Amino acid sequence: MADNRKPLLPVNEALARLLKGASPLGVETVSLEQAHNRILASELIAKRTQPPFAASAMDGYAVRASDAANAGAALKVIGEVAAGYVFDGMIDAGECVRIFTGAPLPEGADAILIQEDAEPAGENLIKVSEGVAKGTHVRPAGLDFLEGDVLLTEGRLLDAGALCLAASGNYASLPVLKKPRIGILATGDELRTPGSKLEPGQIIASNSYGVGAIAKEHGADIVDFGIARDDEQSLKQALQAAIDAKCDVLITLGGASVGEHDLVRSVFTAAGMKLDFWKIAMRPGKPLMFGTLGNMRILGLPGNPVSSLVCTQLFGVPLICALGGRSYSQIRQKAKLTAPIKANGNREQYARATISRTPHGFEATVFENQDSSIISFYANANGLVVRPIDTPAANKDDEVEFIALTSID
Ligand SMILES: Nc1nc2c(c(=O)[nH]1)N[C@H]1C(S)=C(S)[C@@H](COP(=O)(O)OP(=O)(O)OC[C@H]3O[C@@H](n4cnc5c(N)ncnc54)[C@H](O)[C@@H]3O)O[C@H]1N2
Ligand code: MOO
Repeated sequence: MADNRKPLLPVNEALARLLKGASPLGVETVSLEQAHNRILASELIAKRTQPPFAASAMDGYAVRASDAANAGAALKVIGEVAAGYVFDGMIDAGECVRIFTGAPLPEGADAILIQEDAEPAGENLIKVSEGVAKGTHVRPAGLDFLEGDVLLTEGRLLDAGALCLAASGNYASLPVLKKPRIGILATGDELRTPGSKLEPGQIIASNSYGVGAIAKEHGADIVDFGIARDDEQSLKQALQAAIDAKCDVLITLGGASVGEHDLVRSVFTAAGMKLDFWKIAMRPGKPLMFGTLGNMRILGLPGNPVSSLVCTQLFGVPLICALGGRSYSQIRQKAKLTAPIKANGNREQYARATISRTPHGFEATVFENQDSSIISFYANANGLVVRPIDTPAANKDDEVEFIALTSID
């Protein structure tokens, strides 16, 4: 029998051991389209100036401000210029050029008279109805950025604004950090894939979908190794498949506890895994296991669905972020309890709760039943109330800390 009475590893120590040596996995170059939501691997320097020329910000007339300062002035229209073209000539005193948004300012012009402020005054003639000052509606060259400027810094998440800026800086492809490749392996003779007709004793394997979704949300690529049976051969085969697929991390689901059918740790250790830790002072998530096999990290999550999901949030996410070069910080906020809760014993507790925003701050309603098999409570929770080891019972209106799982209305 395994020894269940050994002191359990505190959550923060387990996390520190898991993250030791976890750093970005390397760089690859991808097209702008593929770069969305990736992490920029190096500083991006503008290859051009934007706008590259002084340009009109409006549709109207390019004028010399000294000619068009006052209403009533008449100007001769000597030509036209649209975006994509250059006016081949020079504006002299008393002249103007019909111009459209984005077109380069003709030589001699120093302001734009918008067409709403000009009236026709005969053939090729306009009259100023509202005077303009020098520089009006002119975008100077380099208003946005100059060639050689730092457009984006290393480590930047390539979101919509960053991609648009990189494109404008004349980059068709970008150096990005490699995505961590996360293998997911469900284990258990009782498990069948969603959509299956179940025989007595069988259940649906659900955890891979939740764990995979969280991992993907944090920039991982997922390789699903399906379901291994609770036997040595099946587990060894799956482990080899994860090694062959060059997974950076293999996440196993289930088979982590102390029963005779919980074989993940023993089979993987026999196959060469170096066990770092097993069993932590956390509820849910006690049988969490971590080890390494060559370059591959192995995170063994407990099979209870909520344990799998909470452990992925608490351990999987920081690991994936460290390997993918993404910033990660666990934000804890305070809320008042809407009802009393029990003492939580010798494990740090991550209790599923609904958090709501009130004019006086956040309120937390902790689900009364914290059984780690209840997926529906996790799915309907938007926060985890964190309770340190041996926290006594708490009353309504007592303050607790929580981690948000989704945005809170
Ligand atoms: N004598 C003891 N028994 C247990 C202990 C203990 O300390 N002493 N720890 C309990 C705790 S805490 C947890 S958590 C569970 C975790 O056990 P395992 O990781 O070995 O998980 P399994 O036994 O394989 O599965 C538990 C439960 O979850 C279901 N399951 C498993 N995988 C999936 C999946 N992919 N999708 C959906 N559901 C899954 C499985 O059928 C079981 O019902 O151990 C306690 N026992
Ligand atoms: O610690 Mo287990 O993960 O509660 O159910």
